[in-house]
Amino acid sequence: MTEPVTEPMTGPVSPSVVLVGPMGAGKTTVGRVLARRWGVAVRDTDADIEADAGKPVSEIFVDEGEAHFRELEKAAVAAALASHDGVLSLGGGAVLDPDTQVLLKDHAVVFLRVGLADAVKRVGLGSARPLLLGNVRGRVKQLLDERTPIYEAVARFAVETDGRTPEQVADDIEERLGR
Ligand SMILES: Nc1ncnc2c1ncn2[C@@H]1O[C@H](COP(=O)(O)OP(=O)(O)OP(=O)(O)O)[C@@H](O)[C@H]1O
Ligand SMILES: O=C(O)C1=C[C@@H](O)[C@@H](O)[C@H](O)C1
Ligand SMILES: [Mg+2]
Repeated sequence: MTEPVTEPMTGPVSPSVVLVGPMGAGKTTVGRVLARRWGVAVRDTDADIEADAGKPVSEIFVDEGEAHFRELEKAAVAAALASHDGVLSLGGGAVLDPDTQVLLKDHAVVFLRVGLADAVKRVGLGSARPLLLGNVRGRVKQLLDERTPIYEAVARFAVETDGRTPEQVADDIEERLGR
């Protein structure tokens, strides 16, 4: 007699939370705090792209250009949404892609809000963020103005980060998620 074959029960995999927001909002930092608290893995699409390409985002912008980076980003976000079940932080511009916007509708997306002054303080003057080169304050303002409506549209809710520590931001997210 042959034993019946039983398949393991596997449900669809989905991140517990997806963090979006501008550069300096704290997506990477707050993502790490939440993942540590919940005992889950954290994933960051900028880091995934850098690992695959074998170089920093800033070098991809210089060598291949922003349009190529956005293609890599779109694929990295789709892969992470489909396969990661911990905390997921997206690059600041990932929400610009219309297909990504559609995918995000099925996820617990949280917008980390940051104002101009705190964003500028946090990103500093380093060269790791290629879109800010030249005029950090002016570029941050432009990106905040252009993208805030998109972050608001894709997110289930927003949390304020100005003047608050990453731990306080994480507290707010837990409260809003009921965790
Ligand atoms: N709530 C906060 N208060 C003060 N500093 C913060 C806060 N959140 C993050 N930071 C600091 O700001 C800097 C940027 O944070 P982080 O890299 O997490 O931002 P990000 O949203 O992931 O940016 P990017 O889109 O460029 O990846 C880091 O030095 C971090 O330590
Ligand atoms: O806001 C953006 O467009 C970016 C944010 C970073 O996370 C990186 O993905 C890259 O520097 C571009
Ligand atoms: Mg980040």
